[in-house]
Amino acid sequence: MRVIPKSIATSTLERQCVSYYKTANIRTSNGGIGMKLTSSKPTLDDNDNKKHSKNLKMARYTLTYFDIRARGEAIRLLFKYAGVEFKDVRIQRADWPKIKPTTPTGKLPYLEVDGKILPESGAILRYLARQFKLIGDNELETAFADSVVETYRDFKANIRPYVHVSAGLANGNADELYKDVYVPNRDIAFKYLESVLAKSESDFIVDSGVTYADIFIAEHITTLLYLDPSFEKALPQFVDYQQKVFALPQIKDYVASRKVSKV
Ligand SMILES: N[C@@H](CCC(=O)N[C@@H](CS)C(=O)NCC(=O)O)C(=O)O
Repeated sequence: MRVIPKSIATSTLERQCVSYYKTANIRTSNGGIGMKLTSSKPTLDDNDNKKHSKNLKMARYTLTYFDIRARGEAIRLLFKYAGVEFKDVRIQRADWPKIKPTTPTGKLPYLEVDGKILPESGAILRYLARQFKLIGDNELETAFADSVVETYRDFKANIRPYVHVSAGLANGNADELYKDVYVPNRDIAFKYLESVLAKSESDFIVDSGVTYADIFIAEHITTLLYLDPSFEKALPQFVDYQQKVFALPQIKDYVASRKVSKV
């Protein structure tokens, strides 16, 4: 019998991402946050654009999320990759019922920038990816990175029944869900990713090099490595891929020293 990994939701904090609190949604009371961005297209590795980089570094971003990786960590990684400072507000579970009604959608994460509040992790990711030039070299590459991320999001949604049962949030047979739901979806998703990487001229999803899609997927592979005892054996090339992304000098140290969170 397959041994279920020690529950992936070892703490109630880690459960927050897959549970839905019943508190009613009420409009935000959050205020503005400071400096205006002067450019939507900073180049962080180009001397001619040091000015933009400086402005971005000075812009005050606040990311509000729970004290877990889940939907927040790829966003944190984009900031780290770009070397752009941000306030990393981590809500503790005990405080959430009180805070929830003050948030725009009753959900986390949301990003505050330039006095505006931007909910939705996907929109935040794409916004920052555009800001930090992590969207490939042309519009087709951008669309392709988006496309791969959407496919990956579907995979995440498809395996949710297994994740919920495995995390003790729903009743069900974890072994059956693993076999009948998780593994088939994993294999379809990663077969597709394998073909994408095989066709790429770089080690990453698009030909021109790393994009936010790589960071998003490498980040989630961390969760799969906790969730799926056979991942490493079944898909060693994706452990290598994750390591390649995590070895990027901009994020290497952060990944090595960040707080452990199973989801
Ligand atoms: N579509 C939203 C979903 C946000 C979401 O479901 N957030 C979860 C945490 S991962 C949450 O806020 N749960 C607490 C609650 O629903 O009260 C996004 O991607 O940002």
